[in-house]
Formats: sequence, structure tokens, C-alpha cells
Amino acid sequence: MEHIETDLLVIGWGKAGKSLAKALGSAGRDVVLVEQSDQMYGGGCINIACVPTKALVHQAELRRGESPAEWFASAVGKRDALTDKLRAANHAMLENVDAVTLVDGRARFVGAREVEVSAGSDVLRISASTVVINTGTVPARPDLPGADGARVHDSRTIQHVDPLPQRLAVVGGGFIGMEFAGMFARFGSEVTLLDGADRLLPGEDTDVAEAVAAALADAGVEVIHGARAQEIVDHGDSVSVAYASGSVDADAVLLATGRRPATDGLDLAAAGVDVDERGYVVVDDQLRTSADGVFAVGDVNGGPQFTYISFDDHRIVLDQLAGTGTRRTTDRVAVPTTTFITPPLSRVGLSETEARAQGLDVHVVVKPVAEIAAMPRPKILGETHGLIKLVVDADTGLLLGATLFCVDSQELVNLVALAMRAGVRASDLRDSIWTHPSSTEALNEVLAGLPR
Ligand SMILES: Cc1cc2nc3c(=O)[nH]c(=O)nc-3n(C[C@H](O)[C@H](O)[C@H](O)COP(=O)(O)OP(=O)(O)OC[C@H]3O[C@@H](n4cnc5c(N)ncnc54)[C@H](O)[C@@H]3O)c2cc1C
Ligand SMILES: NC(=O)c1ccc[n+]([C@@H]2O[C@H](COP(=O)([O-])OP(=O)(O)OC[C@H]3O[C@@H](n4cnc5c(N)ncnc54)[C@H](O)[C@@H]3O)[C@@H](O)[C@H]2O)c1
Repeated sequence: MEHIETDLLVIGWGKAGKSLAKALGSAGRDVVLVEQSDQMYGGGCINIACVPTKALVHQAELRRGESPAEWFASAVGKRDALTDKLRAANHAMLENVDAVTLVDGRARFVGAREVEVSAGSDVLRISASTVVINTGTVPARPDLPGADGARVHDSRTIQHVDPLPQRLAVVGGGFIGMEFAGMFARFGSEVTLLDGADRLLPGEDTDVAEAVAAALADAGVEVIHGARAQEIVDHGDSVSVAYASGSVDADAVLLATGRRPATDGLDLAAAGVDVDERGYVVVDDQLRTSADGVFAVGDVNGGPQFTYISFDDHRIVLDQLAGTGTRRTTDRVAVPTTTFITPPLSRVGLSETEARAQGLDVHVVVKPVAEIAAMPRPKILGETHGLIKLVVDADTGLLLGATLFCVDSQELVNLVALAMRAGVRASDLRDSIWTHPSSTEALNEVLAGLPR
């Protein structure tokens, strides 16, 4: 059996792993990166997750005319062309670094910092001074009768559903459920979203959840709350999803009920790597596992599941391998999120409910987007759903949090997050000069509601 020894072994081509491989390989350190699928070069984000789904959301928003199925098929073609291009670019990016060796196959630990990689009948043994586990997550199929039926999809397979389902039942009202529900409604499917909770976005303020529900309803999504799916029945030419108080008929079902760590067959125990009760690799605030010299980065370590968090994970590990060794996950402040419904829902910091629950003295300013006179951009784009809400510390005048449910919010939230990190006062954002017509200029008007 061939045996390779290397400085750094990366298992899985996730965002953190590829960034580490590029940085250390370019600095001349020997790196081996193992990826199990040639369809996943570059990792989940560019192949099956963030980028292709947002390409589909965009195509859905552009849809005009009377042939939903044709539009969808063409959108999927554009999606595939984009991912093919990105996958090739990602492969080239690492292939062109002399010190990086790319290995196709599935890795399995056989000892401390030692793996075997199988690709067909070939087996390769790799030992490394440092190992980085970056294997990501996979959909967590709920334990429901009928969940493995032919008409039942996860977030990956639904992107190639053929034909476009006339009726789609989406199970789960989290990030994936809401994004796909909104997208398929815009493609022309009749969408029913079943969610186990009493209302959408149970962690958000009521006015925000109501605004999101209104936008989804206007897009044609029917949301049924308190509907925890119990059984899926395939009727041959259709499918139904049963919950405690009823059932919904559909042509296809999307299960969007969360994800689980991709550690099957990795034999983490052989490396002395501990996992928690959900199977995620246990790490400290510098992403070190229980095994010396083994790190876990990205979704598999149980942290927030976002590409930019995986990217920041790479910075923390890189800092230990080639820097000062001081960077930690606890350094993260004001980390924003965006759910790509239409318009996008972006959040950073505390909600009003969270701030008040902490006993903070706050000023809250909020305005429906349609009523923000000094922000014509949503009217220009013809998308005036949503609201903008900011929570400000009454004592310091500093921003504590923001909910931006409006066009361009995936950009605007980054500016607000930076302001929070840099200690910029809300009044400075209110009094700043912003370009026109932009979405940023909403800050002039919405923050004008603060007491002077
Ligand atoms: C539908 C969807 C939409 C999303 N949209 C967004 C978004 O808009 N914005 C955002 O920030 N995040 C989004 N996310 C989350 C985001 O995709 C992940 O947080 C991100 O990809 C981080 O991944 P990672 O670094 O953990 O590794 P991944 O990108 O998951 O890569 C892990 C790699 O490891 C490989 N692998 C697994 N096991 C082995 C093994 N034993 N041997 C070899 N290789 C192995 C896998 O094939 C895979 O290529 C979305 C997720 C989904 C599912
Ligand atoms: N825009 C983005 O950044 C983005 C987009 C997609 C995914 N992601 C990441 O991927 C992760 C996984 O997304 P997800 O949507 O699968 O998980 P999630 O945890 O966000 O949501 C799962 C939802 O399913 C519901 N649920 C669970 N079992 C159910 C059942 N039997 N019947 C009805 N409802 C049920 C839960 O109440 C919850 O609302 C997210 O947490 C996020 O980190 C990010």
C-alpha cells in the first residue's frame, strides 16, 4: 500500500480546508487534500448549497411568461453551467499549487493523524503532522415512514427535480425550507410549507415574523403552523404528507428539517477525536479536537453552519499553524445572517425581544419598507415587502442589533455589522451621507426616529 507523509492533511474540500490548503501550500508546506467526490471539488457551497440555490432564487425572481416548467428547466441549466465553471476553477486553484496533492477518495482514520483513503480498489495511507477535518454536513432525514420515497427530496436532489412539481410540500420552516418555498412559488409551483413551530421564525420578533409570513403569502406560499410531519405516503402519481391535524397532497416533497455531521465511516474514534451527543466533533475555541494536532473546521464542528464561518475557521487554524496562535471563535462579534427569501431577510445582533429580555434600556426604531420615503430603491425594483428595524442602546447610542428585511439587505447588513464591531454610533449612521438611490440611505430616515 502506498504511504504518503505530509505536513497538513485536509479531509474534505470545504471552505476552510481549501483556504488552508491554498495558503499553506502556497507558502511551500506539503499539503494533501482528500475529497470523496469529483462532483464536490470546491465543497458544498459552490456545488449544492449557497451559490446554486441563490442562482435559482435569482432565476425564479426573473420569471415572466406562461411556461413555468420550461423556465425552471432553463434555470437549472444555467445553475449547472455555473457550478461546472466554479468547480473547475476551484480544482485549478489547488492543482496549480506545487506543494498541494489532491487525492480522490474517501478518508477513514486508522490512527492518530493517520488515514486510509479508498478509491475503488485502490487504498492509500496518509500520515500528517496536522490533520484538518472539514467534511461538512448532510441532510438529516427525519425518521418518518415514507421519508425515502421516490417523490421525496432533500435540498440537493430538489434542485434537479424533473419536471417542476405543480404542487410542492416543504417540510421544515428554517433557512432551507423558507428559501426553497419562496423560490419554488416564484417558479410557479403551488407550495405548502409545513412547520412544526407555532409560527415562522420563533426566535424573531413578532412583527418581523409577520412581515416574513406576509411576503411568503404574497408569493403564493401557504404556511401551516404546528404541522410536524408524521408520515409520507406515496400514491404512485402523487404523494401526501400527514401531520397531527391534517394532511397535504403534493407532487413532490422537500424535507428541510436540519442537517447532521458528515462523519459516517470516518472512524473518528481511531484518531481519538471526541464527538458530542449529536455527533458533531467537539472543539475548543481554537478548533482543536480532543486529539493532538487534529482540528475540525466548518459545519462538522457544530458551530454556525455558514460558509463565512467556515472561512473564519480557516483563519483561526492558519493563525496557529503560521501566525501568532491567538485568534479564537470567541473573538467573533456581530456575525450577520441572511435568509435568501424575496426580499432577503438579514439579521445581526440582538432582536428587540432579546434586548428587552436582557433588561437593556433600548430605543427601537422600525419602519415598513413601503413607507420609507427616502429609500426609492425597493420601488425601483418593484419589491416593497419588508421592514427595517434597529435596536439601539439608550445609554450609549450604540447599535445592539438590526433586522433588515428588504432588497439588498444581504449587503446592507454587512455595513451595519461593521458599524457594530467598530463602535459606530447609531446617530452617525443616521447622519451619514449615502449614495442615492441605494438601500443604505434608509438608515437616514429610519434612524431619524431616535430621540435627539
Ligand atoms: C441548500 C443549502 C443552502 C445554503 N446556503 C447558504 C448560504 O446562502 N450562505 C451560507 O453562508 N451558507 C449556506 N449554507 C451552508 C453552507 O453551505 C455551509 O455552511 C458551508 O458549505 C460550509 O461547509 P464546510 O466548510 O463545513 O464543508 P463542505 O462545503 O460541506 O465540504 C465538505 C466536503 O467534504 C467531503 N467529504 C465528506 N466526508 C468525506 C470523507 N470521509 N473523505 C473525503 N471527503 C469527504 C464532501 O464531499 C464535501 O465536499 C447552505 C447549505 C445548504 C445545504
Ligand atoms: N442563507 C443561508 O445562510 C443558509 C441557507 C440554507 C441553509 N443554511 C444553513 O443550513 C442549516 C440547515 O438548514 P435547515 O433549514 O435544514 O435547518 P434549520 O435547523 O434551519 O430548520 C429546520 C426546521 O425544520 C423544522 N422541523 C424539524 N422536523 C420537522 C418535522 N418533522 N415536521 C415539520 N417541521 C420540522 C424545525 O422546526 C425547523 O424550523 C441552517 O441552520 C443554516 O445554518 C444557511
